[in-house]
Amino acid sequence: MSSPLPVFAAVVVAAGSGSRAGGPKQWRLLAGRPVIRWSVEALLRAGAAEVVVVVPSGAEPEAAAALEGLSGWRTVAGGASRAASVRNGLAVLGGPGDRPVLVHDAARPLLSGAVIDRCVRALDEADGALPALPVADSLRRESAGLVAGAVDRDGLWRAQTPQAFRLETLIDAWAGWPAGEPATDEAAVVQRAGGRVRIVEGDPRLMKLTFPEDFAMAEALIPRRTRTGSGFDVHRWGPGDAVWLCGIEIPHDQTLIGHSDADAGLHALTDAILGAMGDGDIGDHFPPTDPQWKGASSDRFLLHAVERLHARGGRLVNVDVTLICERPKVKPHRQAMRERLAGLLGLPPEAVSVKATTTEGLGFTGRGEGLAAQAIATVELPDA
Ligand SMILES: Nc1ccn([C@@H]2O[C@H](COP(=O)(O)OP(=O)(O)OP(=O)(O)O)[C@@H](O)[C@H]2O)c(=O)n1
Ligand SMILES: C[C@](O)(CO)[C@H](O)COP(=O)(O)O
Repeated sequence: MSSPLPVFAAVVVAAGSGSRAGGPKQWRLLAGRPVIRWSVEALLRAGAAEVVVVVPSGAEPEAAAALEGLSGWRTVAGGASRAASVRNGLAVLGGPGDRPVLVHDAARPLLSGAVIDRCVRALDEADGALPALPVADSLRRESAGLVAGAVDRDGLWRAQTPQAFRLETLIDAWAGWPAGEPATDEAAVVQRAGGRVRIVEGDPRLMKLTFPEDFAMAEALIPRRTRTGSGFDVHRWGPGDAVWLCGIEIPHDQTLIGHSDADAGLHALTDAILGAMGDGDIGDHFPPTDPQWKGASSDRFLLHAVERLHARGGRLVNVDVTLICERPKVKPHRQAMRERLAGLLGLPPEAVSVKATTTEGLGFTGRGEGLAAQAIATVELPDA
């Protein structure tokens, strides 16, 4: 087992305007969580004693909303460039001069504890640490749209963050940096000041969100676990001339009795989705004693469960509903039910199954006293 990490602090720069991404990206949701929250959580989880989050001037309320519920962080206003923002962050960091400090881009949300560990430990034998990945593609120089030559990729690395240094090393290196000269990152500044910056193994998931399409790529890189939930519901038959099943109104010589529209298919499905998330059941979210749900269309129960799933960064994979009744005949309505459910759930129809069975005249469904529905939902939830 490795020794505990020394006490370290972090500066997370999030004061950019995201011009290449089409707008500020630090507050955008990635798998249900604001981009900035991913890194701050990862740093706090790894044991950071203090995290200074550098945000655009006046954006403190956005930061407070994005980081709600976390403690151990504070904000400072950023500057006109990334370098200026880093320096503003360092200026408010406390602690002894030899304290390890990680400087990290909020735009690299998928930060693992393993990378943090490697960066901090590298300071045992270097003045700085830079996580990086070797360049895998061959490189070309271009001129006027034509290949002008090949560039030897040997010894070339793709630099990432967090970059680690001791506080005084970083402050001294910045102090010696020529005023007005643009700085790529802290590794460049410390190296120019004569420091030895160790390359440590980076992580492909630490990609920087730079362009709009990067968000979909980052979503795809998030590890997810698959969960399954089941739901079951029964409603009693009573006088009426139509019945709601799986979001479709079917003319019938009876109706299902319930506090809401009594759509047992949607109720079972709502419970299956809540069950897959471990998020209680439909009665917890919509108590039958609450008059506001009297006669309610059950679409909203289902949509509520789906919204809760999305808020956790989860996504539906497929659903399967079985209706158990002697009448009405479900088969003529199955395709319409699948399409309706697919529309409500945002799934392709092939990921939605609706089935029906009788109980051969047996039991309460067989005697025509009530209709039962059962459902299964499979979801994927972010691992971290
Ligand atoms: N004045 C700035 C500029 C950038 N950053 C931060 O530096 C990181 C890397 O910068 P980049 O990806 O270039 O972000 P933006 O500056 O927001 O994007 P763009 O260059 O497309 O405008 C981001 O976390 C960004 O918020 C910062 O804190 N202050
Ligand atoms: C610091 C950095 O993330 C290292 O790769 C990068 O240089 C910052 O982003 P930019 O796109 O170069 O502004």
